[in-house]
Amino acid sequence: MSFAPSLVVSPNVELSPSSFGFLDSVRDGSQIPDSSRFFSRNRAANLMSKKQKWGNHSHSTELKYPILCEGGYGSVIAASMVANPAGEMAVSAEQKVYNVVMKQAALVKRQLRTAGELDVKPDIVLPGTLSLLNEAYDRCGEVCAEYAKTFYLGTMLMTPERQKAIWAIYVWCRRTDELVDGPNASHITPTALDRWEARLEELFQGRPFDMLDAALADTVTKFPVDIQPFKDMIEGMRMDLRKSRYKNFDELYLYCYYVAGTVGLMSVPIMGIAPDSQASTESVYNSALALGIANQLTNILRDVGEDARRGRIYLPQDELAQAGLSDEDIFAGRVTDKWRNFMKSQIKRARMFFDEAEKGVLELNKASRWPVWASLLLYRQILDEIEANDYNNFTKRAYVSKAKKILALPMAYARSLLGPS
Ligand SMILES: CC(C)=CCC/C(C)=C/CC/C(C)=C/CC/C(C)=C/[C@@H]1[C@@H](COP(=O)(O)OP(=O)(O)O)[C@]1(C)CC/C=C(\C)CC/C=C(\C)CCC=C(C)C
Ligand SMILES: [Mn+2]
Repeated sequence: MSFAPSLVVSPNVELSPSSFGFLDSVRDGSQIPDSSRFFSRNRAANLMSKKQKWGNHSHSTELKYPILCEGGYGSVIAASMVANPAGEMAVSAEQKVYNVVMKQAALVKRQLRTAGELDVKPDIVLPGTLSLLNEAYDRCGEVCAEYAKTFYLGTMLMTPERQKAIWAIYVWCRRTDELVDGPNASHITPTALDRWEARLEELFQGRPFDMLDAALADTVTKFPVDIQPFKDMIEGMRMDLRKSRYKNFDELYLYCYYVAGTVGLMSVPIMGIAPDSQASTESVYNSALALGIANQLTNILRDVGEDARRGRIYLPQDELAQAGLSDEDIFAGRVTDKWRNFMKSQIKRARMFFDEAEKGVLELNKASRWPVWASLLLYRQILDEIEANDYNNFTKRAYVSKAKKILALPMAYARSLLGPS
């Protein structure tokens, strides 16, 4: 069946569940009157108990991420407990994110202990549902192919089960992002996001609302995927609704985790860790998180002009001020030496996150390494293009040419042959 995927959210202002039915049944007549019949089984037992501990890890109360420091760059210790101006102790963004990473790693480790390895559970076979489920996954594949050709191509080497699962996660992420970034973004309210979250909870309980949700509902029964990163991505969209400035890198880091680091955490349980990997599960999750952060920082640096035209500045305000720059400079879009220097330091930071991510790619299952390398190499090249544009990210969009994209694929493949040492 030919199907041109589109992610246009229904013009319904108040998002009722049915307004998320874009891309679904109604368009081609394949109605699913009661999609909950896909999965009547209650998955609650499979889900992690809220009371579960983070796992047996020891870590200091201080955490590190590559951040700017006076006099240059370095891995600077960021105190996990930070006193706010009122003298109360607040948990830093990094500590919050660290807690989620540990929880995900513990979930995968627990599954590995009980199952021996990440076995894929069989499809839930109810009369007539299997073909609908396959159709749902096919749709996810079409959307992924249309919106993210490189990801899609990269999934070709994966096992069919993993491939389908990545497509289902991609589609859910894309739909979530479209809520605040798509054509109806101006109509999206916090209530609409609350409904989207309620719907997410339903699908994790085995009660998907539509066909695309059904694919994800099936995926989460087969792989040890936790709901938290999904919820956190929605939290990122809430943040986008209420905020258009970021005081410092800690705030920006949290935003980047919400909208992109979460993708890394969702993907690792699907992609799997190489059986011969000696790396700790936590370190692999850390790299996955770093790749999400690196991608999002790059996305932000590429889109400074575009975002400014929407009144948004996703750059640390304190670092702008230190560089002698103000919001007005950004709105005016002047490429000055101050701006170039500021950009150099931001690019340097993004590259540090890419370097951190590289360590973990080697530890992934062989078939999963190619798509990850491809996305890493392609996204990192955007930073080179910003430099080639002499840091004019106000009016010139940095993009990687088709020729360079094509070249990146065999390079990624060659790298993917290298596994755990
Ligand atoms: C194989 C592979 C790379 C799998 C990931 C596929 C997947 C599930 C992608 C979802 C991406 C998505 C739609 C996220 C929603 C929020 C969003 C749009 C974030 C931005 C992506 C870039 O999209 P785009 O350029 O289209 O942005 P615009 O909307 O046009 O502005 C992001 C910049 C974030 C993307 C983040 C990732 C792909 C994370 C990748 C990390 C991993 C796959 C973990 C790898 C594991 C290790 C150990 C390194
Ligand atoms: Mn976006």
